[in-house]
Amino acid sequence: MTQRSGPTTPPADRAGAVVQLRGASFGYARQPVLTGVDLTVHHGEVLAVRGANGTGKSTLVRGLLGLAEVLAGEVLLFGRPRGTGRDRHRVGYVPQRHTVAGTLPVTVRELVSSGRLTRLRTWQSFGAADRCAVDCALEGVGLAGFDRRPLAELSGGQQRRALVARALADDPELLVLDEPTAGVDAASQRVLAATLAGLAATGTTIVVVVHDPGPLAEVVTRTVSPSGTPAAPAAGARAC
Ligand SMILES: Nc1ncnc2c1ncn2[C@@H]1O[C@H](COP(=O)(O)OP(=O)(O)OP(=O)(O)O)[C@@H](O)[C@H]1O
Repeated sequence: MTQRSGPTTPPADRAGAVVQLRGASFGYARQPVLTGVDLTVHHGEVLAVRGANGTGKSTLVRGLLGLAEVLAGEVLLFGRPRGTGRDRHRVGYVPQRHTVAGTLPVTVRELVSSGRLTRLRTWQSFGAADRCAVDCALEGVGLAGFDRRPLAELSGGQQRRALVARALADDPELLVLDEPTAGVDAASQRVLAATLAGLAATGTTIVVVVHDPGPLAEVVTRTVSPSGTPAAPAAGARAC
């Protein structure tokens, strides 16, 4: 994965904060699920969000991506109010539920290639660099060789890995994953952990919702609850 810099993509904000939530409340249909969340995620951090079922882990990450309602407070991505659209290609997202994606009549390569769409004007402009990014992403989740297979013929865990590859293909600066290891076998979890470690080493900021971090614990640098407060670090995690 490449280190990103340059005039069109300033490195986060002046304080190195990629995500800043200040007194943020998130919810659905105007009903708050989380209130008063203060959380800053710095450039290069690998932040785990942990908590019991229904405590709002998915709502937190959906809120910072604009997929849950922001009912109060401030949400900044890369130092700017989220939602301007300019930073779309800088953020990769692997949602928790993948059942709809799994039924799409596409090949694995087509799904993963769609991750490059934020960078393309048209499909016709899909070029060698895009193909290379897709190959890298497939390799990163251990799905090299599966690229021509129909997505619907893959197992649930393999489909989940394909969705992770789709997010990786865009080479995002901020990668948000909602339970990427759920239903994924131990060997594939290790492959994913190694991939995320490689991304973190090149400066990618990662926010990951996990119940059981497993091998991801080695990659996580800080653990918080959905309210943004420190949570017990995962076993094996680096300094909190
Ligand atoms: N689309 C939605 N519309 C309305 N309420 C929702 C929606 N999604 C989640 N909720 C509610 O928000 C609360 C928090 O749900 P959320 O999925 O964020 O929790 P979670 O910690 O990720 O749970 P889990 O560990 O089970 O995945 C729950 O009470 C849930 O019912």
